[in-house]
Amino acid sequence: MSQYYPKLCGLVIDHGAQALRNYIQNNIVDVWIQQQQGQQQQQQQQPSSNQPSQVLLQQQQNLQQFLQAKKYILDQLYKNKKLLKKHQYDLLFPRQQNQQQQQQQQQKKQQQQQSNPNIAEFDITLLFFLIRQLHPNPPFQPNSKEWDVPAMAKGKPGLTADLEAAIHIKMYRNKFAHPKSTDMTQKDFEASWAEICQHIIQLGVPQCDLDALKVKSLDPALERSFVERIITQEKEDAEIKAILSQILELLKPNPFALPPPLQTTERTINQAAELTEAQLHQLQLKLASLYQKRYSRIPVIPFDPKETMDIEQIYIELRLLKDANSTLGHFFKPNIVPLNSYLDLFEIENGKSPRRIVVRGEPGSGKTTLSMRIVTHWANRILYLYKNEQSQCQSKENETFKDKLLNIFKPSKDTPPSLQMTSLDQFLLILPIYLRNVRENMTFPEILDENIFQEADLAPTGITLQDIWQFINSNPQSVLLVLDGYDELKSGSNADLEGIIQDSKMRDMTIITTTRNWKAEYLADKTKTDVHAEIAPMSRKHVQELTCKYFSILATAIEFKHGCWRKQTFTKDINEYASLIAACKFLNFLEANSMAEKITPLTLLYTCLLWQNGEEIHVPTTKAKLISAVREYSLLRYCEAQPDPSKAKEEVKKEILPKLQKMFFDSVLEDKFVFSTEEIDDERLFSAGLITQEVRVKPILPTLSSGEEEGQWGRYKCKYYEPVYLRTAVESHAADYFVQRALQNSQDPHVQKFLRYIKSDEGKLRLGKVTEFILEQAPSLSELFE
Ligand SMILES: Nc1ncnc2c1ncn2[C@@H]1O[C@H](COP(=O)(O)OP(=O)(O)OP(=O)(O)O)[C@@H](O)[C@H]1O
Repeated sequence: MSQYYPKLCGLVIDHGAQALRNYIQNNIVDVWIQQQQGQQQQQQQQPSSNQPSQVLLQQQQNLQQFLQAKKYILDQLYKNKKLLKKHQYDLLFPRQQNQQQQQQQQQKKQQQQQSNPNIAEFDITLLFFLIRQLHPNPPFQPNSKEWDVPAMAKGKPGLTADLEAAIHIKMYRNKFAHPKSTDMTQKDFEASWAEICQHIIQLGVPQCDLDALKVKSLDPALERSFVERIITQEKEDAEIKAILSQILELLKPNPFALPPPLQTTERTINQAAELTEAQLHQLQLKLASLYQKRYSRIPVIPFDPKETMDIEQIYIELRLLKDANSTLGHFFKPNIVPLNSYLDLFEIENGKSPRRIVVRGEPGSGKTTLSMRIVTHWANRILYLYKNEQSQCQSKENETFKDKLLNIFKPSKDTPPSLQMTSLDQFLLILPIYLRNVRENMTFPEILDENIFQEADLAPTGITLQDIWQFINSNPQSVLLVLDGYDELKSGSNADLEGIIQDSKMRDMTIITTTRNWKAEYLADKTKTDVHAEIAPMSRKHVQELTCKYFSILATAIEFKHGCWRKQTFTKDINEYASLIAACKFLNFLEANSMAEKITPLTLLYTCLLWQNGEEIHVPTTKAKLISAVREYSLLRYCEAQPDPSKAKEEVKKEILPKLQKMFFDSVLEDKFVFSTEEIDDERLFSAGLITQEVRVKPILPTLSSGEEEGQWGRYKCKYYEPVYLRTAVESHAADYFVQRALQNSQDPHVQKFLRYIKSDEGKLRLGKVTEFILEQAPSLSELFE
């Protein structure tokens, strides 16, 4: 074999690699550094020096800074998608390896130098991977064929001569890994040599370096090493490509354009900085703390925000049934697959992560609770990892706060199972939105700001909405949007959000949307969903499990045998014994009234509540009556806690309740929770614990409500409240209001308005629950609905 083939391999593998290093340094790293400096308004000028060693050091530091800023992407590519191998990742972030050694040496300056990644050690595979994944203005998507085939890339808009040269170099590396023959004539060698050199020189490698190799006589070991390196590197690339092809979807750029900057924020979108990893972690922590505060407790009694239960303790895993065929038109096919857990909703199937997930369910079946669980699961894990890492970090000296933050995501051996890695870990951010709270005609960033970020205390971090928005747009595949209550989003009120839900915008972001059944079919018709699942009715085992939680006993302590619930264990503890007996009696009551199989988590909670606080004989067995009874019970509790309970009862009956019911009636009709502060003394409702935290006040122009009937809130200044109420209870109040008025006068304008609303298809469905409650309470009113 002549030396021609190994020499060409050497030319590509050594000098070609150097050319790619130059490309990265000049076109990716330096461009990013300049952008950063621009954003900081030149506050931190780079020290300029012409000394080669200084320039080299500066380049190394820039590279390290750049890689640190992109670490969250590289971490994803390494940990979740396995596109980077460990030895490659270690080359990018070598600090961990050297840490012990560094601490021993305790020479800070030296430590920093050692911690810089050394680009000279990056081979063509790694270099080209970085170009492909981290290019600031890529002319093609990371998975496009153009990166591999120069002929396809040629002439594409945005392709520069330098990038074209880089693509050629990589192509030669692949070509020489599979040579048709290693023998070549001098003429062929010269032609290939000249062509390759042209691309390498284009990227700034001096001609003299190439000439030196050309005239050099290679010893056999070097020849072998050139050939071996080229083959190994190409093989590694081929493996990556195989994985890459499985996750094409994940890497598509996001077509959703940046919105115009919001007036409330100081910086414009153009000035939005990319989040550094430390900032990303700060953001995650802020959000995780907010979510824990907001969503880790679920209400026990409606209208009493103080009565809550810890979701971790009370949550039971309900059965989710996934439609095996989720395409349009097959929605109700009884082709279903039970899932083991909600985490399975996010599992990759056929090499694709689901991007649009819909969970449907009956009222009170646990949709909101499921979305709270997903959000708190993520938040708990972030907080746990952070706390864990922080305590580990405390022992390390010489480490900055930033360094500590950078290490958060190393799960340790002691991580409890509930906090171990799950399919949720693919999401760097989770953004929950309760659709009932979304006001009309807002852009998506405004919705995020109003519903999440305003309360997340981001000011001390310096992170702006624009920064987050930029992050979401650059990493849509790492963001999970949790949208609860699609049936509560008024149709046509929010084009931006509907566009996202219906998959025409932000296609690469994962969205899980929950909805009552009646709106699920509509959603299935409108959207290209990947997963449709339904919360199945509770099984006898679920009823047992949840009941045992309410009675504070172990589920294994009782059993269903010969058609009857009995205690299974013996205890000497008198209280425990009493609870065992009570739980069995309660479950037998459900069985006797045929409730056990049609009960929802909500009605089970209510039944249990009334059972534990009163005479079992009085526990109603129909849904409407049950809910009314709980409402009465909760008001009674409020009155009894007042200094003069009988006066309070009088006040509730005469003043508060009528207003409250009118407010809820309007809320269900208008599909939003708004009321006029001129109609209702909200201070009193607050002090009665009947409404919770005020979120905003909005004046509504009289023109907006022209044509509306007397008493419409649209004429006044309106207040929006955080509706923590359980919707079914609100619907039950609304039904009471209707029944009272309709029994007095069927021509009452409010009654007529309700009847008009339910003539439309949507009204019929949306107000279906209220209608059901009305007819259950007053069957004589059924003729009004005919
Ligand atoms: N998985 C669960 N584990 C324990 N309790 C649950 C669970 N799901 C629901 N519950 C109980 O049932 C109540 C009602 O559930 P939730 O509000 O989630 O229902 P929903 O389906 O969202 O109802 P709606 O359609 O009326 O909004 C919760 O407040 C909680 O007490």
